[in-house]
Amino acid sequence: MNAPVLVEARGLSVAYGPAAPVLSHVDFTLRPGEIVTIVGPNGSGKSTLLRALLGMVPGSAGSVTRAPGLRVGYVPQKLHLDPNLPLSVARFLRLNRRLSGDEIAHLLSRVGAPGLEDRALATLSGGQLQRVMLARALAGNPQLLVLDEPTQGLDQPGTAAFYRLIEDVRREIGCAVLSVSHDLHVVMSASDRVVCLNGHVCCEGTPSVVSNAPEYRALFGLGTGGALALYQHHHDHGADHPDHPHDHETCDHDH
Ligand SMILES: Nc1ncnc2c1ncn2[C@@H]1O[C@H](COP(=O)(O)OP(=O)(O)OP(=O)(O)O)[C@@H](O)[C@H]1O
Repeated sequence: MNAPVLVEARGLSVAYGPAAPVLSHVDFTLRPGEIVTIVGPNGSGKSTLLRALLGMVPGSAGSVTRAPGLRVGYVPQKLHLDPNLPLSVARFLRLNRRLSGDEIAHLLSRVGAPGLEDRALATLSGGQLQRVMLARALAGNPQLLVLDEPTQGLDQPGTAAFYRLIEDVRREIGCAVLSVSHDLHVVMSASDRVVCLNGHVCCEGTPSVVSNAPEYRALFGLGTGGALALYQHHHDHGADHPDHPHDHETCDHDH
C-alpha cells in the first residue's frame, strides 16, 4: 500500500486571467513529516504553487487533492502592518482562535520568543515577528506547515536559527514542512527534498541530487555563467514529462 499523502497535484496548471499559465503540468506529492522546499527564480510560480496546493487559487487544468480535514499552519511571506495599530502579540495570536494565557506563553516559548505577549506587534524585530507568525501557525497543531519565504529580511545567523527551529518543531510534532526559500545554503542543508520550479518542475530530488543537476546549476548560476544565468533560463516543456515522478527531469537550456 502507498504511504498516505497530505497534498498532491497532478498535471496542475494555473493561469491568472487570460494570460499564459504561470504554472504548467506540475506533479507534486507531499507526504507526512517531509520537509520539502521549493526554489526558483522570481516570478517562477513558487507562491502560486503554494496557494494552489492550499486551495487559495484555482487550477486551470489538472487536479489538487488534500487529505480530508488537513490541518495547515501558514506563515505568509510578509505581514503588512500599520505601525499605528496597537495590536499586541497576544491579541494577534487570538485573532482567529481561542487561546488561554498559558497556551500563548507556551507557544511563544516554543518558538524561542518567550515573554512577548504584551509587546505591540509593530515594534518587534524581523526575527521576533517571524517567530510570532510561526507561533500562530503552530497554534492549530498543524499536520502541514507552509512557509512562504519565512526568513526574508533576516540575517544569516537569524535565518539559520529559524530553520533549526523549524526542524525542531518538525521533530516534536511530526508535521510536514513545505516552504519557499531563496536561502540556498540553508535549503540544501535543511530539506529532505527540493523542487526546482520555473513555470514547471525543472528538477527535484534530495538536496544532493538537485544541487548537482544541470537544471539547478543553470538556474542559480553555479559555475555556469554567474547570476546572469538566472535570467537566461529558457525551457521547452514538451517532450519529456514522464508519468512517474523521479529524481531528475530534463529541461532544455539556452545559455
Ligand atoms: N494575483 C495575481 N494576478 C495576476 N498575476 C499574478 C498574481 N499573482 C502572481 N501573479 C504572476 O504570476 C507569476 C508568478 O508569481 P509568483 O508570486 O507565484 O512567483 P514566485 O516564484 O513566488 O516569485 P517571487 O520569487 O518573486 O516571490 C508572476 O509573473 C506574477 O506577476
